[in-house]
Amino acid sequence: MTQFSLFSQGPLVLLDDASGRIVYEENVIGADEAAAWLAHLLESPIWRQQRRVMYERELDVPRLTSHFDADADDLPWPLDVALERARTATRESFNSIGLNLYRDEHDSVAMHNDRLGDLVEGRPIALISLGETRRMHIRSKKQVAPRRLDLDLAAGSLLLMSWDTQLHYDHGIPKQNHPLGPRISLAFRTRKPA
Ligand SMILES: O=C(O)CCC(=O)C(=O)O
Ligand SMILES: [Fe+2]
Repeated sequence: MTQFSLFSQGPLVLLDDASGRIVYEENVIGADEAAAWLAHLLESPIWRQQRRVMYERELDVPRLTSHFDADADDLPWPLDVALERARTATRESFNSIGLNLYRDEHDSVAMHNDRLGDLVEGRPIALISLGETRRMHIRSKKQVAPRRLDLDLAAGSLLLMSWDTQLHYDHGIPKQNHPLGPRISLAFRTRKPA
């Protein structure tokens, strides 16, 4: 008898055209492993509160962040394992790991595209999600008949956005108005040498 499992869907191609390619896959990281990574990272003293000037006022960025050089020899667990998984799953090499911690439903990231000036042209961005499922909005930048994609990013999932999607789409994680636990995203990128 053939068993179809909900948990072995494989990659879902959400977009694949001249404006770029977006692929979402669940269970790239197993549930127990994702939970262990989350618990460890939440307790790690790596998180920073960044400030940003907005409307002439300096405000806290509404989430905590951290960053690691992926080529470092002393990459701490679980980032070393996560990097290997991201590389294997995408067949891309990355040299940068950005971390975002959304402590609860009030934390967010505003609609934006990742800064292409920092990235090696043509190299994608991979996001691994841990913890609470959060909704991501993806919106095309064009004013006429803009495309809208709402995605629930589950723990253990990987979202791959091609470089050129950052030219044509913005993405963001909006605040929610119902109680939510913490979520961490690991963002793998290939940055230009400084
Ligand atoms: O948390 C996420 O999944 C998205 C984070 C993001 O867009 C970024 O770090 O640039
Ligand atoms: Fe982003």
